[in-house]
Amino acid sequence: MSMGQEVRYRVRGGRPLNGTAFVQGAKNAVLPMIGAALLAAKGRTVLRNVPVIEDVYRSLELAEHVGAKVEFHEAERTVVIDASCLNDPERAVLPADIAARFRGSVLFVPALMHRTGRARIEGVGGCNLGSRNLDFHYRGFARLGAEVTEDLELNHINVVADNLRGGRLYLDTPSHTGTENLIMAAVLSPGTTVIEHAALEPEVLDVIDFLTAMGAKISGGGTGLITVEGVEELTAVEHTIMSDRIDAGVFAMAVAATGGEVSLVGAHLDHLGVARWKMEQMGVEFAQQGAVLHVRRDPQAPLRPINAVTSPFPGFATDLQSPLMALATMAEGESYIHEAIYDGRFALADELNKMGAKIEVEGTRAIVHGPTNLRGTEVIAHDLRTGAALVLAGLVAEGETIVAPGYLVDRGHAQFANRLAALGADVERVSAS
Ligand SMILES: CC(=O)N[C@H]1[C@@H](OP(=O)(O)OP(=O)(O)OC[C@H]2O[C@@H](n3ccc(=O)[nH]c3=O)[C@H](O)[C@@H]2O)O[C@H](CO)[C@@H](O)[C@@H]1O
Ligand SMILES: C=C(OP(=O)(O)O)C(=O)O
Repeated sequence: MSMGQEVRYRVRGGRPLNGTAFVQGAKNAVLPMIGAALLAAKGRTVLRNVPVIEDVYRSLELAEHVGAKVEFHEAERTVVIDASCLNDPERAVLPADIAARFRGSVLFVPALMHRTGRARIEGVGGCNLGSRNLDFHYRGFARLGAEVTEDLELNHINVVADNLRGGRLYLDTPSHTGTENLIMAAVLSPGTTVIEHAALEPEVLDVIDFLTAMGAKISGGGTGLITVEGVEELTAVEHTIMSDRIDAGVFAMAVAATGGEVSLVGAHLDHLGVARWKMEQMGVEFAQQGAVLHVRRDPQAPLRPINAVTSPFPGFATDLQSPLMALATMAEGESYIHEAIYDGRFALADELNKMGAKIEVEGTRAIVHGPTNLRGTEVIAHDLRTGAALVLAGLVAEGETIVAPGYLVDRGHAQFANRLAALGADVERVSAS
């Protein structure tokens, strides 16, 4: 897979979507699980249903960098990790050239603390969505006995963890990776850890299931109050990653945009939370049959406008806010979107406006005046979901839409163009030389 900025998505609008699409394994579950696999001192971890996305490549590069042996059997969507050699503090470094390319790099810190007593982070990346602190993580590690210092000159974080033990922790807001990271820091720390105001996202529960299979003692997942009893060791196990609810939501919104009827294999309505109700209010019909979610939108019926406020699960997922904004440009009337998680997640508005949308942004609130007839042009993917949303906009726009850099879409959606094309869309992922 190509890594540079030269990858672009080319979309020609006007085709309905029909058929069957497979939902990938969840990016936001596999990344913490790769970090968690490094907690096992013996044996080989086998992760199944791993999405073939750039963030997984980056995560596996980091795992190798710190001393694990890694195999990615892409055709089988299976990763095998042997972390038995991970015991060299000299290698407990997350270098900027890999770590700064994705957010999930911070999820390596607990394993490095437990296995080597050290961790140095030379930069943590992720989508550029405004301020994204990691203070809940570092404060939590410190409360468990780690020494966390910041080298302001080099912009490095150094963690020394010779004597971790259970403690009473809290999160100011129910941070998704914050919860996973504090659980992972606690599982091998002697004594009891209590985490208040923990996240409820389905991926957090999948990570808890994985750690529990490894031998961890965790209770209260999904209640907001998590208790961890430290154990002495964890064993390597096999685990199948849950399906990606954001990928499912993006495909459902693609159907909402173009009209048509699509079966999403692996999608679960329960995992969509409030996004399900918002799409229904806009005119999407859902029917769950076992592990298949049928999504239908009558191309003749107008899309209705929507009000949405992003919030932690089961609220409207912030990662679906961008595709929702693209959809709102097509709705008959005024939509209102309040981004309550991030203070800089509206870069999409200007790009959609370049395509003919009428979106006004004031701080973290946006008003989308629909309906507008979008026109294809060259637009910028400022982050992963902006990229996906612009591809969706391109599916209904007149003429050709070019979305770049494609790398950002490839960070989180596997075979995005091919899966849309299989439903009838005119989308290509092209590598310019
Ligand atoms: C790899 C991964 O799982 N990414 C997801 C995860 O990101 P991530 O786990 O980074 O998101 P958080 O839930 O931690 O962040 C939510 C908010 O809390 C703030 N905050 C967070 C931690 C901290 O120590 N201090 C702090 O102030 C952030 O700046 C942000 O404004 O959840 C987000 C919210 O559902 C999703 O958009 C991301 O796709
Ligand atoms: C914000 C996202 O990811 P990350 O936290 O990895 O930047 C996302 O998945 O939309």
